[in-house]
Amino acid sequence: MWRYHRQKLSVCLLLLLAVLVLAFHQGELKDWALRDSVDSLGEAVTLAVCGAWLSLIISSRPVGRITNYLFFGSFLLLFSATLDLADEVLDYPPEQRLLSWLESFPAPIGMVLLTIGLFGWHREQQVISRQLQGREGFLRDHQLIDPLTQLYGPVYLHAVLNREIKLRRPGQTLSLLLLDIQGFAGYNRNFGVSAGDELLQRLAIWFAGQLRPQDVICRYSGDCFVVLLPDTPPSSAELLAQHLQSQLQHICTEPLVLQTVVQPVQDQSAAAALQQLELSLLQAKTQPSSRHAAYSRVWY
Ligand SMILES: Nc1nc2c(ncn2[C@@H]2O[C@H](COP(=O)(O)OP(=O)(O)OP(=O)(O)O)[C@@H](O)[C@H]2O)c(=O)[nH]1
Repeated sequence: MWRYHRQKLSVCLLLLLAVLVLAFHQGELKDWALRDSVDSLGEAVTLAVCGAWLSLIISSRPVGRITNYLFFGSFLLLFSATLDLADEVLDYPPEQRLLSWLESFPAPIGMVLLTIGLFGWHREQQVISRQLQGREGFLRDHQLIDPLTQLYGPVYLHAVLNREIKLRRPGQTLSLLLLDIQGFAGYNRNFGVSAGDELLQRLAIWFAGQLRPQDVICRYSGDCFVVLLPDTPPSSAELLAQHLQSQLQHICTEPLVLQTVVQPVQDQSAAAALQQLELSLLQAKTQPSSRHAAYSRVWY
């Protein structure tokens, strides 16, 4: 963000520097005995806080009207605080009124600008959260989000997979990785359904955290998750599957069996690709040595 504010920041800092040069030119250094160290400390802290506000605004705000209010508001406070601090070490001649005006006036103007900016920021946040709520409501209404794990569900997977297949460029790879917890029915029986729910939530968070931003993970059915991996050949998807299996023991204390199936997506519909994936899972479970299970692993 800094580069967007570079120009006005440079002008403001030059202005501040020019006023400081004028202050040192007009004023005389006070005797140490006349300096109030507590006042100086208070003013130095105020200056540091104004500087921190300004740098936070610059680093977090996009360019725009509200940002300008915040920027100039905090800069004027910083301007006054700098001259306030200079005032602690310099004595100005009594006829020199300009410097005391430059010290006094910018602060209240800065406060007003900052208040207008903060009000605008508040309104902006309200609009953003209304939009986010609307988007979340849309996703929920269309049952795209699984309420237990907060991951996308199978309807969304179908839609996004179809889109990926359509938009795929020649030679671009796309893989699906299926993660199925084995013996989950037994886990529910032994520890209770709410412990099963909690395990699914924990796994969903962990799986999602292991993926790249462009990957899409969905809860496909009860204890089965599917990950869509764009630009990923099956060999890399298999490495990810192995990584998840090897790390799972650090996440869950329960001895879990994780069945994984990796499948490259060819020029086919999403429904056909997912049907094939389900078939591969079935075959991996029933005939672990079959060709369809070539990319599947069982971890205990
Ligand atoms: N706690 C909990 N259990 C669920 C949920 N959804 C489905 N299940 C249970 O998950 C189990 C899934 O069935 P299966 O895939 O046959 O279970 P499994 O024992 O892992 O079978 P394999 O995968 O063949 O080893 C069923 O017992 C469901 O009742 C849920 O949201 N929460």
